[in-house]
Amino acid sequence: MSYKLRVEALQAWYGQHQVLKGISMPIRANTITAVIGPSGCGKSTFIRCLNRMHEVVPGTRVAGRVWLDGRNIYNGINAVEVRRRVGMVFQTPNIFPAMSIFQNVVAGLYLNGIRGRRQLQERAENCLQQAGLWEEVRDRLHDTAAGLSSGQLQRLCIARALAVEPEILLMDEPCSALDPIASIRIEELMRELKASYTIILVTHNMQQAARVSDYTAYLCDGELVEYESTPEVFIRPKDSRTENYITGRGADTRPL
Ligand SMILES: Nc1ncnc2c1ncn2[C@@H]1O[C@H](COP(=O)(O)OP(=O)(O)OP(=O)(O)O)[C@@H](O)[C@H]1O
Repeated sequence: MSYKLRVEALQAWYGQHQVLKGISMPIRANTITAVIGPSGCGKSTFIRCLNRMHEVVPGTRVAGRVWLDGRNIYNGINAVEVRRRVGMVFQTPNIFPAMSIFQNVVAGLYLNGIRGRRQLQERAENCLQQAGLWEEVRDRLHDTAAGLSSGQLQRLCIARALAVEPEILLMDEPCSALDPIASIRIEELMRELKASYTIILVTHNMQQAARVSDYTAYLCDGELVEYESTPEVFIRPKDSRTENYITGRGADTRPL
């Protein structure tokens, strides 16, 4: 199995505050990697460094290398290309409420200059199908997205992320605003999507990490403590800090 991303000695700062302290991890193509760890340990910062979103915050700095298919995203690829290839889905569905469902899905394509009605329609249908939302919205594509449930909105955000044809999807606690049924639907979707995409999932939900991911990385205070296949991490953690965290003896294991 090939590596899609190789993170090498990654460090990140907000001003003088060093948040990531030298993380190295290779990430295999077509897998789901869960990133877990106590609140504030740097999970979101870590994934934001994988598509150069960290640098949009003023005063931040990154050092190290992130190889995407063998090219360092911090040297020689422009940030716009990186963000197209490495898409992101956030904790709270960030739709454009005044725009229609269709317009939300194709917003990124439109910004990239794609205007052909037929092409946009085909891409919207395809992405809504991949995101498991097509059947629920096909008759109201031109209604505003504001009428959708929170689970549907999150699937709409996934459809929008897929529309620009990324290779990697970064998902930052995508289910934390959803009820259990909507969360399970997103987990099923992740399993389907990994056939075509490489997924990196930040989650506080240990059961979710155990259910859905192939590999789990445990971060603590900006360091990578453990990174193994998910069954290894959950059944035989090597480091006592990992064990304490996943068994709930850590300082911050949030309930389901
Ligand atoms: N925009 C910012 N400016 C300054 N410091 C920040 C900023 N965003 C995050 N930090 C700090 O960086 C550290 C890591 O934050 P980050 O959000 O990456 O952690 P996290 O593990 O994702 O946390 P959580 O689980 O609570 O979402 C924290 O100390 C946080 O306060």
